[in-house]
Amino acid sequence: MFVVGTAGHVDHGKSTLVKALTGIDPDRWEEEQRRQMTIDLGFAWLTLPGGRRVSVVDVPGHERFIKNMLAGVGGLDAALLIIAADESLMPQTREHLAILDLLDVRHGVVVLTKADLVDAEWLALVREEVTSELAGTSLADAPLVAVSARTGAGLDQLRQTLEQVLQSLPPRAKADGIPRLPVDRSFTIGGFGTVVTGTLRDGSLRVGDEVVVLPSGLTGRIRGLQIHYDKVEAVAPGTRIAVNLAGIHHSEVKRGDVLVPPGTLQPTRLIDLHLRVLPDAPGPLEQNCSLDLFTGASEVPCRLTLLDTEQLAPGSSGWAQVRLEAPVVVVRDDHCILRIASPSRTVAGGMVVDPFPVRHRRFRTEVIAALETLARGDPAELVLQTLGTDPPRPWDEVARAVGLPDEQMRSLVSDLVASGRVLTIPALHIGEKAAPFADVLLVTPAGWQVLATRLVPPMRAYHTRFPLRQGMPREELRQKLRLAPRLIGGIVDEAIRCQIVAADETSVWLVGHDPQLAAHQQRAVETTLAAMRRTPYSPPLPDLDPEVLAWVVQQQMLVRIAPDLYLLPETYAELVNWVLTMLQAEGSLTVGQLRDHFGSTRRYALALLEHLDERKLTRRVGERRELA
Ligand SMILES: Nc1nc2c(ncn2[C@@H]2O[C@H](COP(=O)(O)OP(=O)(O)OP(=O)(O)O)[C@@H](O)[C@H]2O)c(=O)[nH]1
Repeated sequence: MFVVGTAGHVDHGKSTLVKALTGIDPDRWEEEQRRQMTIDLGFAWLTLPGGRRVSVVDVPGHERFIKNMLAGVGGLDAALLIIAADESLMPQTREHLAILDLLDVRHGVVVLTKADLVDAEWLALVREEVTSELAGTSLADAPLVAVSARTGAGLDQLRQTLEQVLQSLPPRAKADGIPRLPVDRSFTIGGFGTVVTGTLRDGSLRVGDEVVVLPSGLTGRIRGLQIHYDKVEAVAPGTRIAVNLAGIHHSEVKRGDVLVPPGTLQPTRLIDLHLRVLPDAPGPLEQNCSLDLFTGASEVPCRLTLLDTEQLAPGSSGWAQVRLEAPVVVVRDDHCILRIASPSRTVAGGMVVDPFPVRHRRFRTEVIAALETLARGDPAELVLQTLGTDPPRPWDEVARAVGLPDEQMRSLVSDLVASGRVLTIPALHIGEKAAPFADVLLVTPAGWQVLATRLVPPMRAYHTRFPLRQGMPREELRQKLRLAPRLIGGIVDEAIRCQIVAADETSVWLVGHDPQLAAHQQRAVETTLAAMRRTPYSPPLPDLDPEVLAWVVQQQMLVRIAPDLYLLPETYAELVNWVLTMLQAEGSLTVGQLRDHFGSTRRYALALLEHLDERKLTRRVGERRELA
């Protein structure tokens, strides 16, 4: 199945030719038929002599309806550039040709219509003029055929020529990609509900598939599929289709929306483009100028950030970032058209290089270098480029940024991992259910090095500030590194594997960090412990700096039984042992008995028993303790 679109100046005979070729009047609306003028897109189809089936999109030629024309020329395999022989090239012939060139439509036939109105000499002149106009455009090699829709002359030759052109088309790219349907019409048919039409790009759809309408995010299901009024179960990319949708009202989906399977493409408001300004643009494109961007079947106002120049002169090209007023759905290598509103003119075309860029600073050589690599487009390079030296990024986010389908991404990443150019790190799920593969983070060795280097200074600073603490709390480290919660676990694990850090459940420390007391602290500890040994059952409160005290407890040189009460470990063991033995023998025990037996104080005896209650070794029954 092929999709061919018409192009050409108003009244040059596009609709008449489509009707002559297909037997279908593409001017559907009463107003179009009355005024003999195409206002909106028309659709027809034919089978060529060799059996090829072709959908035809007929576009309006009048300058006022150029927006409708642009909604119809996405995803064309070939164009029929239609030029009335009696008038030859006219303004919209040139504009449509420029648009086809900017969209990189490289295949087509130039049809000189109304040949019955001119003589052979005139026709030869027109041929010459048209050929020279085509030179240097994407249609420079397109064959020319003269026809008359009125007499039928030349129509057979046109069919044959079209057949030859379609025969020579290269295989369609990205047939295994993510399917998307830019919607060019949405209406309702009694008894069926919502129907949308468009040219399917990149992948396939089946009856029963779930779909999401972007940018709104509404979901529905494909109830039926049709190609030229024939019901089908599945459709291949590059086909004009009508989709009957369940679960979505026709007012909820409009021209410019895009249908995709759930969890695949996302809308974007920021795009990196390689721009080409038309040689006959009325002036240069200035930094931050306002334009209208057309892509798929959508039209959105935008502003342009020129990344490597102050202005782009007519005929020149360069890098730009567009900020869109509303989200669009694009993938890498998509083409778009840029127009100025007044005077209403097509001024430039762009190719999408990065559909999910960060905001760039202007005049950065590294930004331009990255865009150039992206434009060259080797998928492995793309993944590496996208990862750059960033901290680990979730798999699905990278897949989306490079626009590769899961399957391809999976094999690509396993190659990159095998050759050591990418590291994978498992992520921790926090909150919502993760998308497929989202549990794996990707990072380049260089990106890992950057992160590992960033990991060290905050930890070193922490060790300097708290030399006696074993490690830095994980959460504090995460915040210092500004990492998402789900990243920290995998990153610490990888850092442990690389022997940069060691960690327990709550804290992380640099390998080699060994908390040791300074000499004066050591002396203070010895003095304190000696004093406590003198009255071990009611020892004085340790007179130590809180950090030193925490270290002493961590080293198990003291046991903390209440927020400010401590016992020597041997005393603690003796007391616990006595309590448990007593309870086994006697069944119960009071605070007073414990105090009196050891000549302790009520404060210590009570604290110890409460501590044992907390450890679930004892329990309190009235004024007595029993075994828990
Ligand atoms: N003599 C002659 N007249 C033609 C021929 N083809 C089209 N016409 C006439 O030219 C006029 C315009 O034709 P259309 O097919 O409506 O032109 P169009 O390019 O589709 O116009 P828009 O879609 O509005 O841009 C009509 O009156 C046709 O009858 C032809 O081969 N010979």
